[in-house]
Amino acid sequence: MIDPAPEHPYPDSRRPDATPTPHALLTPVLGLLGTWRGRGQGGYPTLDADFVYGQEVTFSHDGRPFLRYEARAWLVDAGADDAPLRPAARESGWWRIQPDGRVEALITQPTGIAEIAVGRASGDTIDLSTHEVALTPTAKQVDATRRRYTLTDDDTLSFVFDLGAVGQPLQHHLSASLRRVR
Ligand code: HEM
Repeated sequence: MIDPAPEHPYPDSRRPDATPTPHALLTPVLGLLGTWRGRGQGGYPTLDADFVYGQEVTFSHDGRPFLRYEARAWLVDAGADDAPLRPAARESGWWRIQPDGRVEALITQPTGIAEIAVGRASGDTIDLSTHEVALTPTAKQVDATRRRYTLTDDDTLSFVFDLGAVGQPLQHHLSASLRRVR
């Protein structure tokens, strides 16, 4: 008799030194594996005011040559010890790692935006720019993005995000500093 609810035999891993062994193509991005949490600030010319936010990002793998990516943000009140104000952007996707550190990322958001971003992992930095954006009928207009993730040390990840949207040219929307969560 087959157990109707067996455990998944191939769980995701967030650690480079655990099973499953990471695929060799993941070598340039192994430092990202894990969960990261921190604080950032953002703004955009169309917004009344800049904002401060918290963010949690997780990269995991199942032994194949792609990362599972998930990021969740929440706005905080910088004047009140970063008390949470409300949930903000979230997104998830898949980063397909190619030979020579090339990265093809598929990222979707609940705001109706689906992005394909391409770029590369080289040294301590992953730099991804829009290849294509698809929008649901009611999504805001997004034309271009650029994401830069830099491991400034083993436990610190800096994130900078540029946005070209709602008639504005590509420019800064977010930057954050994240620490590895043990
Ligand atoms: C940490 C992640 C992010 C945070 C904290 C954040 C925060 C914000 C905030 C606070 C606003 C103002 C509207 C509101 O209050 O909801 C906003 C607007 C917007 N964001 Fe973000 N955002 C994030 C990521 C993104 C990403 C990844 C994209 C696109 C790929 C994006 C595209 C936009 C657009 C198009 C607007 C609307 C601008 C306008 O209509 O004037 N954001 N964001």
